[in-house]
Amino acid sequence: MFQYDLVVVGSGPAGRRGAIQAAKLGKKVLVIEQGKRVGGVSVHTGTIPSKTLRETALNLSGWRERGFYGRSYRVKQEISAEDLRRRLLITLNHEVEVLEHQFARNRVHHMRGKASFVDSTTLQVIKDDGEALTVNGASILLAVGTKPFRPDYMPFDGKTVLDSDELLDIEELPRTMVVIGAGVIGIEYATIFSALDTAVTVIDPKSTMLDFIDKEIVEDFTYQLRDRNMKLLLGTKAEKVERLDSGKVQLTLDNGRHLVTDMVLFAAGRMGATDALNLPAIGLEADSRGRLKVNPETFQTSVPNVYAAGDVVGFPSLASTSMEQGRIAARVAIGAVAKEPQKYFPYGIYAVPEISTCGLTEEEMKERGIAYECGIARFRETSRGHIMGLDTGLLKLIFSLKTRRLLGVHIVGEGATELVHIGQAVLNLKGTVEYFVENTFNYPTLAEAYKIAGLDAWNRMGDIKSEL
Ligand SMILES: Cc1cc2nc3c(=O)[nH]c(=O)nc-3n(C[C@H](O)[C@H](O)[C@H](O)COP(=O)(O)OP(=O)(O)OC[C@H]3O[C@@H](n4cnc5c(N)ncnc54)[C@H](O)[C@@H]3O)c2cc1C
Ligand SMILES: NC(=O)c1ccc[n+]([C@@H]2O[C@H](COP(=O)([O-])OP(=O)(O)OC[C@H]3O[C@@H](n4cnc5c(N)ncnc54)[C@H](O)[C@@H]3O)[C@@H](O)[C@H]2O)c1
Repeated sequence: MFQYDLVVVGSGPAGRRGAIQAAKLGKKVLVIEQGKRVGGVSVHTGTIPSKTLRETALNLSGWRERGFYGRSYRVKQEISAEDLRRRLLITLNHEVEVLEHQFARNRVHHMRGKASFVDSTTLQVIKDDGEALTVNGASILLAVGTKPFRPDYMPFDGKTVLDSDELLDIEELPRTMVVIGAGVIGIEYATIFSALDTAVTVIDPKSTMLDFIDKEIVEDFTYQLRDRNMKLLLGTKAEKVERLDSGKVQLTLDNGRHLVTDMVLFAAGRMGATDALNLPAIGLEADSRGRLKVNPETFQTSVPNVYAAGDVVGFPSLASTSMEQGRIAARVAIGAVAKEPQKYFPYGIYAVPEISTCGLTEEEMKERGIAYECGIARFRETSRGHIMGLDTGLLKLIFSLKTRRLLGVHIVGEGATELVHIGQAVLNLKGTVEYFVENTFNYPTLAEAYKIAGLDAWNRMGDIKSEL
């Protein structure tokens, strides 16, 4: 039997960070991955493919230049599914190569196969050819991630009714598309396809969307989507989804309306990939969505030497936070000191346009009874915005009136997912509105919006020096 200090199941962001962290501290580490190549959902079907697809769509459609040249401007007139896939394969190959090299130079072993528990320190690994091996780990880190939620009532066929994994293999770009689920995945893909001129309708049983984002930002975002003719049918349920002889799909909604479309993307959440792990063998149980419960500081499950990190432990289910969780879990597992992650992490939604946020929303400020002031800047007020032809884009800062500290940064528009880190740094370093007022920003940049929003709030908050 193979013997290791740490055995990691899954090679996504949580697994790979955990494995490399333990190896850096001189431990013998094995990663077991059932997929053909290492990288997890993040590299093969989630983060990287969707963001590559977005970038390709924006480049080929000339989206970023339309502010100058009009809505009919295109870099490539006929964009095919093959155009989108070509760039995807190149990016994924690079990602996998980098990861394999990281494993090799850090002496992390990796084995291809499906892992399941024999007991709390022993895993059985079934390889593709059916061969079964057993491996032993003093500690085990479960970083198995999630898979798309695929209810029986949805007639998936991988061509016209698909989940977000299957969307990456489509042969033709649809002219019309219905997206079921206005969560992050649904909204990202809906807006990417809309940028490619697919007529998109989004439906969701909830009457609101992206509830964890500041309401003013969601309102601005929603206005932009409707302005380009996307249909948002919120508070609406698809009661029946059926394939028609014509090759199209018909949806019957709960209000009696029918929609006929070329393609349906079902993006209504994901399930923890725990079903194959034989958890009963170690007395562990997953919840109804396949997720595992852990101590949020140590990522330890109720079995002391078994840890879980990443999407399998639930919110926030991001590649970025999964990496941190994996690193912390591995440190605890091998007895190294581990600090809790920073309280405020950024959330980036790579829709078209991007949304990014860090800290408290205005709604949360009200709920907590914190007296506050907001500062707003629109990208069209910045010189960089003029140069880029932007007529949309909004940055909102929220400050405590008592401490003058920045407590929330919320952005919708070009570059939001990069820009947010300035606000995140100020927030986590406990900076105040004076940071934005007193510091000089590069000019012309979109980051100048921080200065404008800071001054906007400061003008209403009064000068601290005169109050002292
Ligand atoms: C469409 C989409 C877009 C996304 N976009 C973003 C984004 O822009 N930014 C962001 O931060 N996050 C994004 N995410 C979320 C991000 O992909 C996840 O948070 C991240 O992949 C979770 O990492 P993980 O380590 O938990 O596991 P995963 O990346 O889910 O990997 C788990 C791995 O474990 C393997 N595995 C499972 N069971 C076994 C077993 N029994 N034996 C062996 N191997 C096993 C699986 O094959 C898989 O490779 C997106 C997700 C999706 C689906
Ligand atoms: N940019 C990013 O960081 C990013 C991108 C994509 C995904 N992710 C992560 O992936 C996870 C999964 O995303 P998601 O969008 O699939 O899930 P989600 O849970 O965020 O959203 C699911 C949506 O589907 C709706 N829904 C639920 N059940 C339904 C049903 N039976 N029929 C119709 N609609 C239904 C819900 O009302 C909700 O709006 C998220 O937690 C997210 O953190 C992150």
